Amino acid sequence: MIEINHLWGKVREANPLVHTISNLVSANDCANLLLAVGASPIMASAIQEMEDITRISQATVLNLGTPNDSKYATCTKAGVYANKYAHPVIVDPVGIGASLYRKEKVTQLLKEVQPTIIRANVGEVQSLLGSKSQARGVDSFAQSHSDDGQSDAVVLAQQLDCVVLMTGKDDFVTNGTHSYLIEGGSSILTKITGTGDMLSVLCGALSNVTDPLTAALSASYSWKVIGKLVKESSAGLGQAHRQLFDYASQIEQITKIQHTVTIHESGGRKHDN
Ligand SMILES: Nc1ncnc2c1ncn2[C@@H]1O[C@H](COP(=O)(O)OP(=O)(O)OP(=O)(O)O)[C@@H](O)[C@H]1O
Ligand SMILES: Cc1ncsc1CCO
Repeated sequence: MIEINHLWGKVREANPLVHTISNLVSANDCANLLLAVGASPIMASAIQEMEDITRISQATVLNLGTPNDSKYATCTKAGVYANKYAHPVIVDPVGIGASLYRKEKVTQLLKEVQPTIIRANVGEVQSLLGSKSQARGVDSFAQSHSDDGQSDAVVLAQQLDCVVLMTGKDDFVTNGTHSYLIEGGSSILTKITGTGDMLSVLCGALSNVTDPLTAALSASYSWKVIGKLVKESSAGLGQAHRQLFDYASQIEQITKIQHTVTIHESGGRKHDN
């Protein structure tokens, strides 16, 4: 059993600087979430400073939402330096299936940058793989079957030699060999924009204190637990949005307690955390 609360304790102790190239929609939420869990955010965007910023950071999150040529160039440079300095790179290919432009640019970026973790919804995983595209803008599709896209995620992890965290009603985490299903949480997270982006920065914070598979699994579990707690205690979406940060600031205590969110080894037995 992974002691997820201990990992969050390590994050607070290490206070990693997480360089996040975010998007125009969720930048502020991503920065505040990193602070809430005890990491430090830096959101740089000028290509000229990518080497310096990457050198002083402990993890890099490349969120490819609200893209343009300059952003892709900046993300590629940050990713290349993160690989050079051997620190984790989280790639969030926001809405990759929404346009041919994104598809070509993200494909090119992934030829130059070795990702550590790809965090994407089902449609984005399938677009990355070039299989049946289910993208509709930047958001998750409602999943009719909980195993949707799982084999695609496994192939993607094998092809890119990284961990894939595929989100939706159930999350699926795989390194191409070992796979896990994380069940539970609340669909309220789909009513607040950028909750996938926020999960990606949690992966960045955790990947500094543990291996990529454990980081993705722990981030997925923790965010689903927070989604569930927020659903149970908020009166509406405004309050729910704020409560994401309130619960995140107590993440060690929250993940110490047993919740209805479960982790199953794919094809294996159920773990209660
Ligand atoms: N139907 C659902 N029920 C419960 N949780 C869900 C559901 N759909 C998504 N989630 C959760 O919402 C969070 C964000 O995942 P989602 O797949 O919506 O990301 P996304 O589409 O990239 O989001 P965004 O573009 O808003 O950042 C994850 O923690 C995921 O587990
Ligand atoms: C709504 C939206 N549009 C571009 S990025 C974003 C936030 C979810 O990634």
